[in-house]
Amino acid sequence: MLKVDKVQKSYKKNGLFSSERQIVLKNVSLECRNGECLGIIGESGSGKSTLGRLMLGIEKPDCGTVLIDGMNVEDRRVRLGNISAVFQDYKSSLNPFFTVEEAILEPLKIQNKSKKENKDKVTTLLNQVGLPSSYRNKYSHELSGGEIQRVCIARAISTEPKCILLDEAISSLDVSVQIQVLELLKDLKRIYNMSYVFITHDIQAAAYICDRVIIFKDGQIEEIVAIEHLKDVKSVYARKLLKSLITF
Ligand SMILES: Nc1ncnc2c1ncn2[C@@H]1O[C@H](COP(=O)(O)OP(=O)(O)OP(=O)(O)O)[C@@H](O)[C@H]1O
Repeated sequence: MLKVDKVQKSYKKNGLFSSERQIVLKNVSLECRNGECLGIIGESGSGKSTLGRLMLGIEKPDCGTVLIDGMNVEDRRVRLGNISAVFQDYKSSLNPFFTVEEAILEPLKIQNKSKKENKDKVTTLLNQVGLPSSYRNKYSHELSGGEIQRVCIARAISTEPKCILLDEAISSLDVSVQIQVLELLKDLKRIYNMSYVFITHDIQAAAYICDRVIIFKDGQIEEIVAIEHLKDVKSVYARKLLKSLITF
């Protein structure tokens, strides 16, 4: 479904005029299958979010390709409606001048549906993410963090994409709210048969929602493991990382 094929990405080191480059992703290949939740775990700076941005088509790889059902995400028409994202920083994810309804409707506008259809869709989406329909007229400053993240999720699923990239999407929420949002994500995945790419530092959350996990190190895949075999990771790095991430 979502296929990353031999992707490399580098950035200019030390500012605009430097000719030196830092290679952030090195020959990364992976596949997120239909209906799968694929976790990506790695230390800070290992390149997880960069990989996420390439998957979304926000940035281009130096070489290699990212494909959704065989089509390159660099083409705007391929990514629109097929892949969406929910990020950690929910406070800046919503335009403060938009009502909840306007925020959810924004990605839906590309579908050229009637006003009535869009309104009904917003009602359904609010219902599905566990918010009352009356919230459609609220602004983001009137909502809690968990509620904003629910609106972001409603927005992300509005076009019924094949895949959602969740980049530390629950990390800024209180633990009790994290669990509720994880449960919501699980339910929605089943309803819409979507795939998730779940970038996280939170091994417990990954264990709860992911089917497979990629251990990422220095811009490369260190190991891919099915969630039920997480305790049996082979590489020394993966063992060390998991040990450092497990806090209980
Ligand atoms: N736009 C950019 N320009 C220059 N360097 C960048 C850019 N984006 C990321 N980097 C660098 O690429 C490396 C990987 O960053 P990235 O944010 O992808 O890591 P990460 O694993 O997601 O980290 P974290 O878990 O802390 O979010 C870092 O050294 C970072 O400084």
